[in-house]
Amino acid sequence: MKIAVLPGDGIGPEIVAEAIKILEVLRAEGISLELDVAPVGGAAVDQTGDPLPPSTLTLCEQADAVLFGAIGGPRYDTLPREQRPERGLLRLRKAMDLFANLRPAQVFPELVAASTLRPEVVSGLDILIVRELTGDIYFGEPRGIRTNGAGEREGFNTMVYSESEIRRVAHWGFQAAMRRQRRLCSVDKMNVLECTQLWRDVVTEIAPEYPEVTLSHMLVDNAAMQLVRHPRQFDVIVTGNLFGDILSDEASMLTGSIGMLPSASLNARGQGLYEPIHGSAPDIAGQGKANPLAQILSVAMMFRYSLHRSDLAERIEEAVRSVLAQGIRTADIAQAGEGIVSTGQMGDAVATALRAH
Ligand SMILES: NC(=O)c1ccc[n+]([C@@H]2O[C@H](COP(=O)([O-])OP(=O)(O)OC[C@H]3O[C@@H](n4cnc5c(N)ncnc54)[C@H](O)[C@@H]3O)[C@@H](O)[C@H]2O)c1
Ligand SMILES: CC(C)[C@H](C(=O)O)[C@@H](O)C(=O)O
Ligand SMILES: [Mg+2]
Repeated sequence: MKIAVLPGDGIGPEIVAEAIKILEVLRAEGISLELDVAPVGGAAVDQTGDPLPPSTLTLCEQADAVLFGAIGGPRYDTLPREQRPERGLLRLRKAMDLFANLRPAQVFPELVAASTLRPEVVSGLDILIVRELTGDIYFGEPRGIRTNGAGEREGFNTMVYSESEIRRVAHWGFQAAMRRQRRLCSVDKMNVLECTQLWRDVVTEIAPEYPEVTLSHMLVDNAAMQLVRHPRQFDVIVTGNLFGDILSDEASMLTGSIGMLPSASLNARGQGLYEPIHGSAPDIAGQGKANPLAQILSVAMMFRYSLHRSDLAERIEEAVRSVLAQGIRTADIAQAGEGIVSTGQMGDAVATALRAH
């Protein structure tokens, strides 16, 4: 199994190092894993001037899966847009056609107390956000900053979805719901935006193909509110790129920390890119404070979706569970009075638990 490893910037390399400890445990058991590390984001800009060098893209295209850390940082925010770290990630998602982004928000029982919501609201929570990842206002043209007729600058972007783009990710949402509680909530803003009126129309059109799934629709502002009011009403949420980006950060806090949420970004060929949903966290980079569990849980998703080893995915998730049950906490998930471990200690603890299971 060939894995392209792209650590990136900020806490990216720190948490990827912990994910590699997990892969090393499995390698020691005889599982054949080839890891090829390549630069992306700001690290690649520093080396080559390009946030996604051609050699990195080729490596990813030829791999069975991509393990991605995080990219970005204030140092790069004033560069021309094409040279910014974020463009490297967006170009990689687009080039590999990774349109289906799965972001599961599950609350580990041991972390119910770490949630910002009351235990009775989040206990047992298990939501899957299916975020469209290669369309929407992220990629729509025209875009830019121009001078308007009044001689002042105006910024503009284009929210655009073709029906085929909506259809393929909606199928993903319905099929995921079939494997779960069979409830799909499609989130849009059809009361204002034509683009998302089409979204609602297309999702509604394909619903008859899934008679066992209960489909509902919700406007995104209400969805943001409902996620903190009564999150367990949701099973699978399917939504566009921008709304999915925002709602998944919100949903992460229900689980205790953004440092807990992994993701899988999949194309129709079964290739996948696996990354935490959070960013490079410049405020804590280099301090050993980052929670590596989102990255480690992304490794579990990689075994489930691209490497066809659900057994290994479950073992990794079980190892995380057992570490949390032992009370081992990084700062972001610790309660007052609980001891705090470093990024490296958390990774070591999961590796030890994995060896034992
Ligand atoms: N996929 C990605 O690589 C990705 C995702 C989001 C943001 N970004 C980039 O990251 C940079 C910083 O963005 P931001 O600050 O808005 O978002 P962020 O997700 O990096 O950080 C937000 C907050 O969450 C905390 N946090 C994030 N991950 C954590 C972890 N694993 N453990 C503990 N705490 C964690 C950070 O310390 C920070 O306080 C920007 O350049 C942005 O473009 C990259
Ligand atoms: C860094 C940025 C381009 C990215 C996004 O908006 O998709 C990030 O926020 C994410 O959630 O993966
Ligand atoms: Mg985001």
